[in-house]
Amino acid sequence: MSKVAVVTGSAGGLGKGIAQRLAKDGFKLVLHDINGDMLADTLKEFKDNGIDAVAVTGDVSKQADQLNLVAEAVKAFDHIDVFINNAGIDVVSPFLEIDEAQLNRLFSINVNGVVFGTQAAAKQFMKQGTKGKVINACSIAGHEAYEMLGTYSATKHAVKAFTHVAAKELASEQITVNAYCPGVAKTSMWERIDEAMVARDDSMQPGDAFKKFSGNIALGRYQTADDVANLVSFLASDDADYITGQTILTDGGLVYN
Ligand SMILES: NC(=O)c1ccc[n+]([C@@H]2O[C@H](COP(=O)([O-])OP(=O)(O)OC[C@H]3O[C@@H](n4cnc5c(N)ncnc54)[C@H](O)[C@@H]3O)[C@@H](O)[C@H]2O)c1
Ligand SMILES: CC(=O)[C@H](C)O
Repeated sequence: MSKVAVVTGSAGGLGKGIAQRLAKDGFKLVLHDINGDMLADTLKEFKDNGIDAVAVTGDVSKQADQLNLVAEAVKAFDHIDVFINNAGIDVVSPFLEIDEAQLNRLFSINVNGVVFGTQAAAKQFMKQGTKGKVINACSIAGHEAYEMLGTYSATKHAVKAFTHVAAKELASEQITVNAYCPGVAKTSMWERIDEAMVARDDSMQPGDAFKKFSGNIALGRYQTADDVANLVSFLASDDADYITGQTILTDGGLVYN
């Protein structure tokens, strides 16, 4: 029986790359995103490439949407094996300037979204009576803290802590919970971060913030979605059955801890 993976925020960026890799690994895919149009295009692309996939539109910050996502996945494929809490957003701002609405939105997607996704997946794994894997998107910003990304960093530190505790609470059910912590990948998230950082510094040109961050990578190049998917593929595989509660850096040599 084919395994089934759910990937939130998979219409584009790292989530799409992860979904493509898991399809190559033999998984059936449940794609998910808040952006319905982009999601429809991605589903078509997957299907045109012969991948067995369905798409569910939703907002990870809404508990009901996450329950619906799992229900739709089970309706389509009968069960789930892996749930990837990938969706996340950025805010670029000195913390002194961040307002209540921005902060609430950031935490509700990056933190509440991971909690609600893990709840929905764990309840389904327990109902199935099977093992299961939850894999969360953390970041180098969950291990380090970066100016202008301080509140984003706070959400990723929260994801790290939650990954530890969810792993402890779910271990007796044979459900593992781990996280991948990417470095600097060229997705639309980094296009937005670069634009926002450059807009605040007259001495910078478009692309300079991305260059500055990626210029420190020991392996000498920025990250691709495939680099991230390589780690997630392992964490989603049976080879990772004995690994839980880990937040693993994949950053080409940027943060060492
Ligand atoms: N790009 C990087 O360098 C980098 C580095 C470290 C960690 N990350 C993390 O990896 C994850 C993916 O990042 P990315 O670079 O692909 O971002 P991205 O912005 O390129 O893509 C994120 C996707 O999530 C979707 N999304 C946003 N809010 C959503 C919501 N509320 N519900 C459902 N879907 C939603 C977006 O529509 C988009 O398709 C994020 O959690 C991010 O914090 C990215
Ligand atoms: C966006 C992100 O998490 C790092 C800082 O590149």
